[in-house]
Amino acid sequence: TGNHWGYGKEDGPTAWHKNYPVAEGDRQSPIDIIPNQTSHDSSLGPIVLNYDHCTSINIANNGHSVVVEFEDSDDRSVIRGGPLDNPYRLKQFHFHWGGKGCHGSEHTVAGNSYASELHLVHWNAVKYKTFGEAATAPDGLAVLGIFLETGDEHRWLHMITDALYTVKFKGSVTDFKGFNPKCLLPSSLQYWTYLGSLTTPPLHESVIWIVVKDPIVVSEKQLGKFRTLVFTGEEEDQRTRMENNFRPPQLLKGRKVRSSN
Ligand SMILES: COc1ccc([C@H]2OC(=S)NC2=O)c(OC)c1
Ligand SMILES: [Zn+2]
Repeated sequence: TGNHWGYGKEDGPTAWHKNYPVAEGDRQSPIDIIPNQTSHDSSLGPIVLNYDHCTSINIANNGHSVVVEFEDSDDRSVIRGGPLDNPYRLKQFHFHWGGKGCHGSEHTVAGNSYASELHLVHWNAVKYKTFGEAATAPDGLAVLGIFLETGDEHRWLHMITDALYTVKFKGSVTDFKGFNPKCLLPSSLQYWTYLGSLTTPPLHESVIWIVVKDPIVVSEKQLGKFRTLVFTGEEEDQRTRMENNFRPPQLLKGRKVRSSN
């Protein structure tokens, strides 16, 4: 189809600008975060997550990643504080990861990438009526980015990885109730924040990024289960392993990255 995009040689990040010229815009994501070039801002308060009444609905393979969707018809699960002027509603979370033995985070830290990156996507329901409207507004979205590194097994990630076999193919969706993503966060929520964009087409420049400094630790075995997913649909004869679904760092173009204390 016309706007088909992916992570391959022909349809990958270097080609996205052809159908999505904003790919070469002034506030694109991800970026390389250089800690000693960030500005510490003591006015940046802590991030507050109210996820206690969050309602996960399903887990799906959208042909680009594995996504867990949440009920977002009210403020039952929100993020607030930090750089945010309003509470932002949790809409979904998903991951980006590399191939076996390769790293696949989107943001990098002083040129170093992590094995994977979790994105918790929230939208400003105070100012905008729908996620779609918020996704095109400069202060419409807030994405919490969490790095994953490999080491010991993560005690709760099995709840996600045990469900991955049910969403192997693009377009598959299965019920996924009662999951609270708070269990996927590191103990410290110290963060960097900057103004950026969605990291896949349509690449809207609508994201207030909050990138948590400390990674969580997951096992290579757990990460390997993400690579059992495929980009392609069950009906297609091709089975293209879902891996390296990350966009590389983009130019900072004069933006400031602030650091919480
Ligand atoms: C809920 O809708 C979404 C969520 C995330 C993205 C991408 O942007 C970032 S951040 N990660 C991505 O994969 C998106 O792109 C169209 C749409
Ligand atoms: Zn993402």
